[in-house]
Amino acid sequence: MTARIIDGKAVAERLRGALAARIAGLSFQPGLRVVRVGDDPASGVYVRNKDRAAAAAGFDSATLQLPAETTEADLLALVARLNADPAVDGILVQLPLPPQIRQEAVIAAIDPAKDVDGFHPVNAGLLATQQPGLVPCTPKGCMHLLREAGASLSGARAVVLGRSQIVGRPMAQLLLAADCTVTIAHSRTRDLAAECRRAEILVAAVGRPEMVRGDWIGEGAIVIDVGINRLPSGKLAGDVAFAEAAARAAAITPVPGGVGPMTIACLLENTLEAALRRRGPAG
Ligand SMILES: NC(=O)C1=CN([C@@H]2O[C@H](COP(=O)(O)OP(=O)(O)OC[C@H]3O[C@@H](n4cnc5c(N)ncnc54)[C@H](OP(=O)(O)O)[C@@H]3O)[C@@H](O)[C@H]2O)C=CC1
Ligand SMILES: Nc1nc(=O)c2c([nH]1)NC[C@@H]1CN(c3ccc(C(=O)N[C@@H](CCC(=O)O)C(=O)O)cc3)C=[N+]21
Repeated sequence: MTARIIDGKAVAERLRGALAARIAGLSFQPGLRVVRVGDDPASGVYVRNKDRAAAAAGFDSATLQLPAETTEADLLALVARLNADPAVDGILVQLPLPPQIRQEAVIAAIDPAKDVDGFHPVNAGLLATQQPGLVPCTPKGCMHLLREAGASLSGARAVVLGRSQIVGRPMAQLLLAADCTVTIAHSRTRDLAAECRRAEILVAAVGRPEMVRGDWIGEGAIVIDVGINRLPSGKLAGDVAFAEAAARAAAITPVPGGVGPMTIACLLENTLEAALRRRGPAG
């Protein structure tokens, strides 16, 4: 089999276009603030792409850049100001944070109604209990792509490789909510290759370039590659060995151009959703 390539860039463009059309009909601009502490290079591309996409879709968006030596107290004070600012609908604090700042303390300080990353324990709890809340952008984008690929999810065997708070766990929750039979694999899993091979839907989010080899892929599986790994050459690689996997899968996402652009589109989707929930449809 030669896999169909799932074009995340195109799907994200369509989603952003639909958001722009909805925003054009509003009496206000949904406000998004991204807070960046220091200049972790991995965050650079993301922040730049997001700024461009947000402005083009009609959001009132800004990135607040703080120095690397910012204290936790100063960052918490900024979050409190953004929580209180009625023009701000969405707050995203770019991760990772420098070591002097506790990530959990900052996430917990964000108003759950403005937590467009969906990382606050309230939103994680709402997702786990199947109640409406803000859903983490990357897993949400993966679900869009699975639907786009025509995956039939109900009853399907899904394997999520990785159990992080921001990708693996919420991904597993969304697949479960869509009636998949979900396995969560991680660094302590015995015989990862065998677990993956059973998957009809495989989502890889480990952060190890091309760890998933072609013979880990079941014939006809749908493969979503979340990994974004910078190689020494400067090129980006996913967590899946793309060419090998494409020889066996029915459909697969590329890196770049797969999940990454969807994360940004879903961040904008969450910001619009948060704005409408806070302000009501008329604004
Ligand atoms: N496309 C996008 O928009 C985004 C992409 N990413 C990318 O996705 C990838 C994962 O990110 P994230 O979830 O934050 O990463 P984390 O490092 O937080 O989590 C990685 C997970 O993979 C597991 N893991 C690590 N090594 C192995 C191994 N050798 N075998 C099996 N499991 C392993 C870990 O297991 P354990 O829990 O046992 O340690 C952990 O659960 C990265 O490449 C990141 O850059 C991340 C966010 C957004
Ligand atoms: N609070 C927080 N929320 C996040 O969602 C978050 C974060 N912190 N920290 C960093 C990671 C990483 N991440 C990316 C999203 C999109 C691309 C992306 O658009 N990638 C493009 C282009 C990549 C390139 O050209 O370098 C692609 O894959 O095609 C990349 C990386 C969000 N993250």
